[in-house]
Amino acid sequence: MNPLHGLYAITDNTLMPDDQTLLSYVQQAILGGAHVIQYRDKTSDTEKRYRQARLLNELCRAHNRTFVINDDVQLAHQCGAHGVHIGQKDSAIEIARQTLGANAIIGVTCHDQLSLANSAALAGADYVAFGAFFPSKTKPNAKPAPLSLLGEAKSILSCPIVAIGGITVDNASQTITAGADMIAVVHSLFAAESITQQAEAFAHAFNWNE
Ligand SMILES: Cc1ncc(COP(=O)(O)OP(=O)(O)O)c(N)n1
Ligand SMILES: Cc1ncsc1CCOP(=O)(O)O
Ligand SMILES: [Mg+2]
Repeated sequence: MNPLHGLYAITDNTLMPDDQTLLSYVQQAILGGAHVIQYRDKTSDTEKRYRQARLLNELCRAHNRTFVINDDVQLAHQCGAHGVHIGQKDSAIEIARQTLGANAIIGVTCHDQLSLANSAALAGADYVAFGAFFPSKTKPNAKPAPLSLLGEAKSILSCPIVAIGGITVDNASQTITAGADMIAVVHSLFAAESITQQAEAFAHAFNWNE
């Protein structure tokens, strides 16, 4: 499985409303260089969510890509995903770890709070996510976070750091230079005319920074 670094693609049930679109778009993102895929579905259709999570898990494993489920620890366990991403209002890390095991990948949302990231890391999180760093089309009400937070987090945390929120090909390098190990993207990737080329452009942002 690839390391927790680079482009982190998050699916969207509005941009990808059916199985065929979801699988096609995620495959294009993987072919363009996305390293981590997160299934984020905010509908209540449990049958669809289970079906799609299973399909994405198969696709990601076929391409040796890391696959995590947003919010739902039980779904992550049932579909065989590598792990889960949990927010401050989702399951506790301890429950996720107990359910998914020592080798699972557990990521935690930390908004603009370094203290949340410190607590998450101490509780065994495999990565922490900060944001929103720019205005988000997907979550317009997300609380803004300053880019300086990434450098502060880098100086005290040993786990990978994810930046999220309104990240585009044009502003991605600001988050990487500031300290992000991964950039998590929804709209500017999956609403692009060529998802593969857009993913490649994000991947180049990491090369330019090295
Ligand atoms: C990588 C990553 N970072 C942050 C989030 C946001 O999670 P959360 O705060 O739980 O909000 P929802 O995504 O559940 O609306 C994320 N999903 N992924
Ligand atoms: C889930 C989430 N959490 C903070 S911003 C955001 C949405 C990111 O989507 P986009 O890349 O379209 O801004
Ligand atoms: Mg959540």
